[in-house]
Amino acid sequence: MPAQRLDGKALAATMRAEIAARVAARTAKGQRPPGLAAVLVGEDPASQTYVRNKHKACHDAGLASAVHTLPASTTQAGLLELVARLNADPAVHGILVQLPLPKQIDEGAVIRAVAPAKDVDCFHPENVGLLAAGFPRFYPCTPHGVLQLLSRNGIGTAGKEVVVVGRSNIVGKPLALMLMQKPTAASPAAGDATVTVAHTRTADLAAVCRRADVLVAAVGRAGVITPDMVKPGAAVVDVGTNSVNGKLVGDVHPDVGAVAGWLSPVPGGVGPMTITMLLYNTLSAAEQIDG
Ligand SMILES: NC(=O)C1=CN([C@@H]2O[C@H](COP(=O)(O)OP(=O)(O)OC[C@H]3O[C@@H](n4cnc5c(N)ncnc54)[C@H](OP(=O)(O)O)[C@@H]3O)[C@@H](O)[C@H]2O)C=CC1
Ligand SMILES: Nc1nc(=O)c2c([nH]1)NC[C@@H]1CN(c3ccc(C(=O)N[C@@H](CCC(=O)O)C(=O)O)cc3)C=[N+]21
Repeated sequence: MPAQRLDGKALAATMRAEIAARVAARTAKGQRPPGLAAVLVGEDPASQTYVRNKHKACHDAGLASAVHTLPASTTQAGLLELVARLNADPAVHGILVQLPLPKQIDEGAVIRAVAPAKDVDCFHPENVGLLAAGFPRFYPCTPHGVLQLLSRNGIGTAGKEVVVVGRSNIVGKPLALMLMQKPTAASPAAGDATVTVAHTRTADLAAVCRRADVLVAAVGRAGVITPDMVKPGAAVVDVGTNSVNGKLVGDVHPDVGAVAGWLSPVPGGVGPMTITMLLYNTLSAAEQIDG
């Protein structure tokens, strides 16, 4: 039997409708709409697509959204000046500086310049620390999207072996933290897992992956997860977005669909959930700032 589809596009639509209803209730009371400011430096086509998708998703859910586009030659001082302006703007509740940034810019300095209360990516060290300590202000968007995809499809992780392949600050590391912690009210079925994090120095990646009841690939290499690495019936979540001959593909080889119990597609899996969790965080920021 082929794997059941972990349909991120469908769940994203459901959750965006829930968010839109909460936003509408706030604006009906005369409150400002939650506002997102996205900052895009340079002209990377993939980044342009993501930022455009985020902008449209905000608009559709009743959030205010502005995209600030700066040339690739922007200086660090110029970018920090824009961030400072957005930090001080009461119509802006969430700030997202699209990564990666051009090489003349110190990414860490920019991440630390965003006001923690408006850091809807949850990249600022203060927010990463709060998450790690168990007092989250925001949940990082892609890991939160993965948890929602599991939880809302009835895939519990308590007591399960979960393997995360990838240890980046954006995906693998915070995802591992969230899976090992107690479940949250927002995703009650995800958490309490026995988590293993694999990376390029993992000795026997296939053997580690085969232990997984839930396997998450956040690698960035097309097709690295092959059927021999998957326990029959396992839930497999594909975070990867790789461009191969102009086509968007994940990290999971298509043949895994014959072995896995559940599989998230690319596109239409984690990507739309990431954007949905960005809207969720922008609403949450507005609630925390404006009440
Ligand atoms: N759908 C979405 O919303 C999002 C998708 N993505 C996508 O997810 C993927 C991962 O992104 P990100 O975490 O930022 O990427 P990074 O490049 O920062 O991290 C990749 C991780 O994978 C590990 N890795 C690389 N090759 C192998 C291998 N052959 N075997 C085992 N581990 C390996 C690396 O190990 P090491 O640390 O040892 O180098 C590293 O920890 C990308 O395709 C990205 O485009 C990212 C964010 C959001
Ligand atoms: N500050 C910052 N925050 C981010 O959240 C961030 C970032 N920088 N830099 C890049 C990564 C990547 N990322 C994606 C978002 C949406 C899709 C997405 O919606 N993908 C669609 C397809 C989109 C297409 O057609 O190309 C899908 O998978 O169905 C993918 C990837 C956010 N990131």
